[in-house]
Amino acid sequence: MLWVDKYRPKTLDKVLVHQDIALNLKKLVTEQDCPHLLFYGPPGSGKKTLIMALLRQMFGAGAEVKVENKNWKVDAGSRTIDLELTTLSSTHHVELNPSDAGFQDRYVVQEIIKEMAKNRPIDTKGKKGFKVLVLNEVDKLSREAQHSLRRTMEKYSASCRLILCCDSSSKVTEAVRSRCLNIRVNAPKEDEIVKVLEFIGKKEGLQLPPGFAARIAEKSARSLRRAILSFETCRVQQYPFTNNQVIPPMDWEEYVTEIASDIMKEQSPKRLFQVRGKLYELLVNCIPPEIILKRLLFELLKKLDSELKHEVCHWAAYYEHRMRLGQKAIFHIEAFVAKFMSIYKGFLIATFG
Ligand SMILES: Nc1ncnc2c1ncn2[C@@H]1O[C@H](COP(=O)(O)OP(=O)(O)OP(=O)(O)O)[C@@H](O)[C@H]1O
Repeated sequence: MLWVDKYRPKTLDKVLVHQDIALNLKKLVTEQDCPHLLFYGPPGSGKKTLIMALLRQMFGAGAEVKVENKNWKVDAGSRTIDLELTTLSSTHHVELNPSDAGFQDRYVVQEIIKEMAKNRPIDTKGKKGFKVLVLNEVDKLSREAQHSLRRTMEKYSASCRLILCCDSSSKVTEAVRSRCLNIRVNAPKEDEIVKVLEFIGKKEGLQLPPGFAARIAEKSARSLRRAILSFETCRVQQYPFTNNQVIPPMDWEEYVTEIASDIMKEQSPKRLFQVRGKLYELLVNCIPPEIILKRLLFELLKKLDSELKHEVCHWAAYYEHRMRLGQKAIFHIEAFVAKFMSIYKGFLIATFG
């Protein structure tokens, strides 16, 4: 098991960071009046960990999960749609990622909440309990799906509670946000990351040279997951650790750096075609398209004349927005690369002739 999973705190009492949030969540559960919740914060900040610990606090061992591939037949007016989604479920909750259904996400939201409301659990005292539905990546849901979500949230509020999770709450409609208790999970500070790394090091019986954990934390861009993964990679590469040991960057990041230098070296249809192949490779390895675009922009900005930075940022934002509206991310990343090439080539010709 990877350390990120092995050392994920199971209960709210055991969390090493976000202890203040954990304390408030505990109060919420004991007061028996848990509202709908929206957890938001950057990747790797600890949202999923808090949600899992909260479920355990609510339902104890009943929150043990099993993975299922579920099929739904949804009646969509004149036709029936077949949907297949992977869910994680226990007797008390179901967790899924409705945006996986693409433009049919609206039907997933409607159908599943209806099904859950039908199978309402009964608690130990014989009273009707409520079921919890955990929806991940709600910021990626279409507008229609978010509207359905709002309606179903109201309609079934007596029988189920929603726990929504996303990176950015600004992409969740106001109507959904205002019906939830919003919980911001900040990226942990570097000293908090150091604390977690030292804890893992101790559990694994490792000797850490002074400042080693701090160096990993510094390179992690405040992502706890990333810091723990880097730490484990260092352990595999070399132990005992040394003071000057290199903290390896993630493979995909190196690959994006390579793409950025390809783009800077030559701006032509042939190079664009080669870049497309590399972008495809990242996408089939499940690197999210928004992250690729962001990282690519970051790498290009490092190499760019300051005169062009503003314009390039503008176009990156433009294509990022189009990517959210569309279905095929590759088109939009490639369009950004083509736009960049044209701007950069124009600049080179104007400057050097
Ligand atoms: N409060 C915590 N205390 C100690 N370790 C933690 C805590 N929260 C998270 N971690 C560690 O950090 C890792 C990443 O956290 P988690 O998966 O919860 O992040 P996330 O915000 O849900 O990320 P993403 O949005 O990318 O899914 C976990 O696997 C766990 O090992």
